[in-house]
Amino acid sequence: MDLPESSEVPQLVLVFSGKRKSGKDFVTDRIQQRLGSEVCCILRLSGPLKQQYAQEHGLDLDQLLGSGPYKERYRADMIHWGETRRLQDPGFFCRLATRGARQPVWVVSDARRLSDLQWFQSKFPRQTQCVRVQSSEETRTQRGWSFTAGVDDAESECGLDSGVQFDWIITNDGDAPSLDEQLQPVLKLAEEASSSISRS
Ligand SMILES: Nc1ncnc2c1ncn2[C@@H]1O[C@H](COP(=O)(O)OP(=O)(O)O)[C@@H](O)[C@H]1O
Ligand SMILES: C[C@@](O)(CCOP(=O)(O)OP(=O)(O)O)CC(=O)O
Repeated sequence: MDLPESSEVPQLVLVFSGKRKSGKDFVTDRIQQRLGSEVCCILRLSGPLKQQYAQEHGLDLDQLLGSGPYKERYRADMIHWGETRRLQDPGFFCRLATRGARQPVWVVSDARRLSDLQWFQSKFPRQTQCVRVQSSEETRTQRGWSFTAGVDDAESECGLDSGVQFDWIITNDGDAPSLDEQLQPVLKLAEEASSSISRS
């Protein structure tokens, strides 16, 4: 049975995707700072993935969760391992990542595949909104990105490049209109969603 318990039903689910170093963590952290952690939780699908992968392979979870070279060393194999798991059960990591989330606003920071989006859309059709974070290759390079074959051309990075109607697109380049300005309508939606439960 994979339906969440009633206390786990969110008012708004913002599902973020974007390329490596587009700024998904930066933007989703900013949203949480604005809304507060009582109202908004950040859920990472890669969290339970890394946990299980580390356990099965005897690896250092903290380093896999960090942003250093250790994670990059294992990335291609983790992608492959995660894909095998998702093929058996497409909602596997989504269910684990959302387990126990109690806040009214869920921010999922790292959707990568259509199956990730479809899981949220089917469980929470009214609440789910898809958000894309985009940055130019130049900006991503300044942030430390460089093209890696087997990673940047794989489904993990390209699975949501087409076929998705995004509700919001946030441009996170140095010369983009300020992030706060772009996030304004999303934050408003989140504030309305969370105030609707404090009124009920
Ligand atoms: N708007 C921004 N202003 C300043 N630094 C940023 C901005 N967006 C992202 N960064 C920085 O760029 C790096 C990559 O961002 P991150 O959020 O980790 O990307 P992703 O999660 O998409 O891989 C981080 O060091 C982050 O702090
Ligand atoms: C195996 C992964 O889950 C690794 C993801 O790790 P992070 O979410 O830390 O990645 P970036 O923010 O892109 O650096 C990718 C996947 O295909 O599931």
